[in-house]
Order: sequence, then structure tokens, then C-alpha cells
Amino acid sequence: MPESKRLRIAIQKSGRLSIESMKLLKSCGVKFTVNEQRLIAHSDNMPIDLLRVRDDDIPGLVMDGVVDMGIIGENVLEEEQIERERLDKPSTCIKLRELDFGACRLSLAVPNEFNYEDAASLEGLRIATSYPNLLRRYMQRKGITYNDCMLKGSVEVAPRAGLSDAICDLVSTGATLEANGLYETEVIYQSKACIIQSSQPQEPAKQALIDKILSRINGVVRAKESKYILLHAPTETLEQIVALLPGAENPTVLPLNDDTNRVAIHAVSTEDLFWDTMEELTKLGASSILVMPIEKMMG
Ligand SMILES: Nc1ncnc2c1ncn2[C@@H]1O[C@H](COP(=O)(O)OP(=O)(O)OP(=O)(O)O)[C@@H](O)[C@H]1O
Ligand SMILES: O=P(O)(O)OC[C@H]1O[C@H](OP(=O)(O)OP(=O)(O)O)[C@H](O)[C@@H]1O
Ligand SMILES: [Mg+2]
Repeated sequence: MPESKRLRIAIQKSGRLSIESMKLLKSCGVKFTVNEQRLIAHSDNMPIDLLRVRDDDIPGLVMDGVVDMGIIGENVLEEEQIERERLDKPSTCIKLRELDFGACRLSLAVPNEFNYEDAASLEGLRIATSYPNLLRRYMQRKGITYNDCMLKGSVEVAPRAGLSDAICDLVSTGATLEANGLYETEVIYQSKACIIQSSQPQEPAKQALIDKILSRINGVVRAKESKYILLHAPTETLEQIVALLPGAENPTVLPLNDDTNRVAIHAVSTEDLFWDTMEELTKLGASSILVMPIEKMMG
């Protein structure tokens, strides 16, 4: 297939989103082998090329129509969108869906000894960040003026190095802040990874491939969020037991050999079954409870 007909998907080369992005595409049936030295990985079984780049470059590549799709953190997407609007550059793309990885938040944080009351405590101070646009938008809405200290990395060491009074950086577990004697004061943006498509019109064959990938992603994510549950239940508590299964619609109820007082239940639950619920189920007489992962779902 000619180069222009192949679907180009940009993913992070190496970092927090890389492994999950590749896993997601592989679970959608896209086969490829990555050569660490190479920017492009061609799929062996579908007309798809993967571009492995710095995550900061992904939104721009999609917005300029250089690639057709991208997997990126919403934080980076939004930051680039604001920047491009400011510079009058193409700033649109279609967010196809949020993904189930890369969850983090962009937060303000200050040194442990800082006496913080609210964002106004930062009036006139220096804030180090890699996200100047998201920070500016937040502070403008609050009417607070501050001084930017733009750092591409190691933002968490800026206060100790005397470069800033506070930081605005990504937080997940909070371990990085704690290790650097900082505490989180305000969340300014909640983020997850997402998959985006160029807003330029696609030719039908390419659009059909994008739709197919998206539909497979929906199936993969739904399957990950679901569980297949099997158990034996006394007929007299059947209704209560079914009511306890989270998000299970119309479970299959089957008779058991030589036992008229008990039935087997098969159900797909849209949530995980927690230990507390398992214990409630056994109190109602359920036995042989099995909770199994589902690999794929469709329809
Ligand atoms: N601690 C975290 N937990 C979960 N997701 C995170 C975390 N930190 C960052 N992310 C998400 O992963 C994205 C990539 O983070 P990473 O630290 O790999 O970026 P980077 O160092 O800028 O990489 P690159 O070299 O590609 O520019 C972030 O933009 C964010 O969406
Ligand atoms: O709250 P935590 O769980 O500690 O996570 C937050 C850290 O994770 C990210 O960095 P990453 O570890 O991806 O490395 P980087 O600094 O090289 O980007 C982010 O920039 C924070 O430094
Ligand atoms: Mg980056």
C-alpha cells in the first residue's frame, strides 16, 4: 500500500505512556515489532505505521495532519492547544476517547515549611512548571499574578535549588513531592491518556480503519473493566445474590445436577467484584464463586 494510504499513529517513544500505548494497539490486533533505534515501526498485518516520538510532539503532529492519530496525555494535549491558539496555529483535533492509563493530576505544590492558605498565597512569587499555559489559565481565572520559571524536567527540585518558591507539576502517588520536601496544595488539572484523531477529513478507507481501531479499543477497555462471575446459589436467596453482583444484567441461571435447592449463576459484571461483596455472597449461601478476567468484548 502507498505510504499516504497507511494510517499513521504517533505514540510516546519512551516514558510513562509507551508500554501501555503499545499494549493497547497490540490488543487491538495490530502486530508490529519495535526497533529501539528507529522512529517508525511498520505493522506486519495492517496498513498502519507507528511513529515513536517525544510525547510533547504528538498533539502538534496530529493537529498539523502529519499523522492521523495519536495517544497522548490530556495534560500535554490541552497545554499544546492553548499554546497554538495563542500563536494562531492549527489547534484542533478530535478526541476519540479517554483511555484507562496515564491517570495523574497537575498540581500546585510548595515546600513543607511554606504557610499556604489558598492560591493567593502565591501572589508575586515564582512558580516552576513545564505547563506554563495550563498554569497561566488557572491563575488568570483566580486573578493571581506570579512569575513563571519554565523547566522542561526536574521541576520538583526547583524550590530547593532556589529557582522558585513553588511548583506546578504532575502528581500521581505523591512520592516525588514527598521525597523533595514539598506538599500538594491545589489540583489545577486532572488528566488521563487519550486517543486523538486529526480533524482533517480522511479518505473513506482510512476513516474505516480508524473506526475499526476505535471500536476494538472500546472492546478492550470494556473487557478490562468487566469480570466473568460464576457461582452456585441457593434458590431462596437467588434474587438477593443477583442484586449484589455489581452491574450484572440478566445473568444466566442454570440448574445443578441432583440439586433442586441450588442453581448455577453465570454473569458478566461491569465492575470488579470486591472481597467485601464476595463475603456478603457467601453469607447468603453462595459457594464455588469464581471471578475471571475477560479478554475481549464486542456487541
Ligand atoms: N506519575 C505519573 N503517573 C501516571 N501518569 C503520568 C505520571 N507522570 C506523567 N504521566 C502521564 O504520562 C505522560 C508522559 O510522562 P513522561 O514523564 O513519560 O513524559 P516526558 O518525560 O515528558 O517524556 P518525553 O521524553 O516523551 O517528552 C505525562 O504527560 C502524563 O500524561
Ligand atoms: O506522584 P508520583 O507518583 O511520584 O509521580 C509524579 C512524577 O511522575 C512524573 O515523572 P516521571 O517519573 O514520569 O519521570 P520524569 O521526571 O523523567 O518525567 C512526574 O513528572 C512527576 O515527577
Ligand atoms: Mg515530554
